[in-house]
Amino acid sequence: MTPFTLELTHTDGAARRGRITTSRGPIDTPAFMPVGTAGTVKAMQFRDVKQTGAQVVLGNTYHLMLRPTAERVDRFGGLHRFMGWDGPILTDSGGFQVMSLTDIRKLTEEGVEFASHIDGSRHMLTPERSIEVQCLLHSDIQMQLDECPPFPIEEAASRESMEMSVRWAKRSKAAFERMAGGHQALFGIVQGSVFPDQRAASVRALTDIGFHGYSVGGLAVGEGREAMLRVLDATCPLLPEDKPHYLMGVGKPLDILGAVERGIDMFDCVLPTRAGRHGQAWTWDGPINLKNARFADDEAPLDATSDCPASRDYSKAYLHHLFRAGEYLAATLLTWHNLAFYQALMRAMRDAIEAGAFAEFAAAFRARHQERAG
Ligand SMILES: CNc1nc2c(CCNC[C@]34C[C@H]5C[C@H](C[C@H](C5)C3)C4)c3nc(N)[nH]c(=O)c3cc2[nH]1
Repeated sequence: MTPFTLELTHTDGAARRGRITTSRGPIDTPAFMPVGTAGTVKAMQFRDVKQTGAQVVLGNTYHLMLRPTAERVDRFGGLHRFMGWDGPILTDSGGFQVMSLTDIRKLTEEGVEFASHIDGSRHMLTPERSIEVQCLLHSDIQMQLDECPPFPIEEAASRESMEMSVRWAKRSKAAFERMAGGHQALFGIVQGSVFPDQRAASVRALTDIGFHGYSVGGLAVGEGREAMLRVLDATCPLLPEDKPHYLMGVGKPLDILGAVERGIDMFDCVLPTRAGRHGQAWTWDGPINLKNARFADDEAPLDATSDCPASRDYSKAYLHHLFRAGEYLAATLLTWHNLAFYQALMRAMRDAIEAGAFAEFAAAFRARHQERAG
């Protein structure tokens, strides 16, 4: 069994360059993890996802437990074989989606009871059931069941929520130790909203329980970049430095830059894939919307420095045409481009940390990358 370990090879300030060893291959950090929803990175084939440089993808516990059910995926040999991805898979615990996708639900100490948004059938997601589902999916990196509080939230309510997530962390770990194989990893999720003392209490409690990695949850829920970065300032220095730090649901390139600066190693976000399907291309100069008429005669590629076919082989005029014509190929090409750009950004940050030049890289990127919607 290859144990799940992080080797830190370089640091530059609080930024870290490392390599996570998993039983299904390495993950170079800082890493961006493309999001698979119901067993696919939408509009992409996994061999092309791998070609962009991605080494780990997200599976989707909530969707897959409802359809085709985790038990069926297990009978097919797990998510890797089912969806054709042989690298490491990370899964979330499903609670975040229950709270964001369903409106008929009851949250108790036991767990969260909800009605499927697909067929209305009733389900109970407990820490134990969430770990069971993630094991049935053969997930390599699993998340505790937690509660992601809304923003804003009263300080007292935030503390109660954080303390329940700590109790669920204990139950998740006990279930994981009963059900998971020796090569899988379980991450705790730090909560506490925007209150530094609650964040510190959550880190202390999770560190005492002991996890293979630590996620920072409860962010990218509308608090804004400055508030998010302030929470990271208060939280990241307290995280075990020899374990991976995963910032959930983040984010735009400038969010990721600020988080790497503060010691985050892993990221997931639907932005590059979802924006790609809607015509928004992310580039070193910032985002542009290819449906805009100004690209109708633009024969230049999206990114001349990219070796991704979507940038290398096509003009912006052609991509503009595909979106205007509603062609399926538009979504595939732009998703491909955005994922390739995110991987190029992560690679550039890893190289900058290795060279001890991360501050210079960050300053140059901030000078060039204009976030106004183009
Ligand atoms: C966007 N902001 C944000 N996300 C967040 C997530 C989900 C991370 N992405 C996984 C996910 C979520 C959906 C969409 C895809 C596939 C699958 C279902 C797994 C990514 C979070 N997940 C958990 N367990 N806890 C959080 O506090 C949290 C906070 C977030 N803040």
